[in-house]
Amino acid sequence: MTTVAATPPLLTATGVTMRFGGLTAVRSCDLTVHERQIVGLIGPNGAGKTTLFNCLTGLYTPTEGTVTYRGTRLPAKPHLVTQAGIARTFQNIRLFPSMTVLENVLVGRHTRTKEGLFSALLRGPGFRRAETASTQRAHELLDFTGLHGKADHLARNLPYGEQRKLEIARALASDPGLLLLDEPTAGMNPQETRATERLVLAIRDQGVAVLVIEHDMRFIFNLCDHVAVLVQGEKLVEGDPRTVQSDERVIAAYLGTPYEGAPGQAEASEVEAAEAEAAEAEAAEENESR
Ligand SMILES: Nc1ncnc2c1ncn2[C@@H]1O[C@H](COP(=O)(O)OP(=O)(O)OP(=O)(O)O)[C@@H](O)[C@H]1O
Repeated sequence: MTTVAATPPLLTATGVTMRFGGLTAVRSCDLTVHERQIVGLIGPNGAGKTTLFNCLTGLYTPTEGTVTYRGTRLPAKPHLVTQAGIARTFQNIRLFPSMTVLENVLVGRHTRTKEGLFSALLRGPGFRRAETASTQRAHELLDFTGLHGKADHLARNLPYGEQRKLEIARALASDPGLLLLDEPTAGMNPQETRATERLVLAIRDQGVAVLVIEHDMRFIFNLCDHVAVLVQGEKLVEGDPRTVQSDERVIAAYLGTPYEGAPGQAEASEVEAAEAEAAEAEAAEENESR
């Protein structure tokens, strides 16, 4: 495990808030991922995890707050965020189903190739050199993710677990310093999940930090150096897996038992008090009319 303070911060989110009309999906969230760390982001359904990912990767412009990567503020433009060094996968697989496995990885490579459209059209020597290097790197990534021998298969013909691997290979093709994985083991069987754990560790061993949303707690607590818990858009707790695992607020959030100071609890108490007052008033009215 990597201790939090041991490596410099890579990604820093400060006071990130995301509102959709009257709904605050993420509220004043601070999050830091350090170099070579594996950080888990957990929380019940609808807690705001994917919304926060979308704020970190430029898909959404946060209503408030900032996101920096290696000390530079990130623009809210996904392709510029990828260029800066952050890659991601999505909760629902987003491959190009009619393209081959190799072509899918090459698409992920384009942010790292400097040859412009003109050079590509002319297919000059610069373009051919870049193309050869990209193809070589794509094959390396297929080997690395366990898709050796699948380069010419159509993406849609891969079994589900391999499609997930391909998404990761494509994300790695942009040579990121930080990889964001949104529920990488969703729908996987236990063997595939264990293989994904090994892959995430191997990715970190290559020097890439990982921020992962996952509902599989065994995956999170086996793998992560640091875990942050979101509940109703707010960061409830963060720390090392052992601390988070035994925190009564986290247990309550998952089991649905309210605890002192829980997000939304003040509002719930107000509603309860108003309901009690209304019931009392109704009873008093009934007594008077008798
Ligand atoms: N584009 C949007 N417009 C309006 N509301 C949204 C939008 N995206 C998310 N929400 C709402 O924001 C809240 C947080 O959703 P989000 O998908 O971020 O949660 P999550 O923690 O990723 O949930 P899950 O674990 O189920 O994927 C939910 O109430 C959701 O309905």
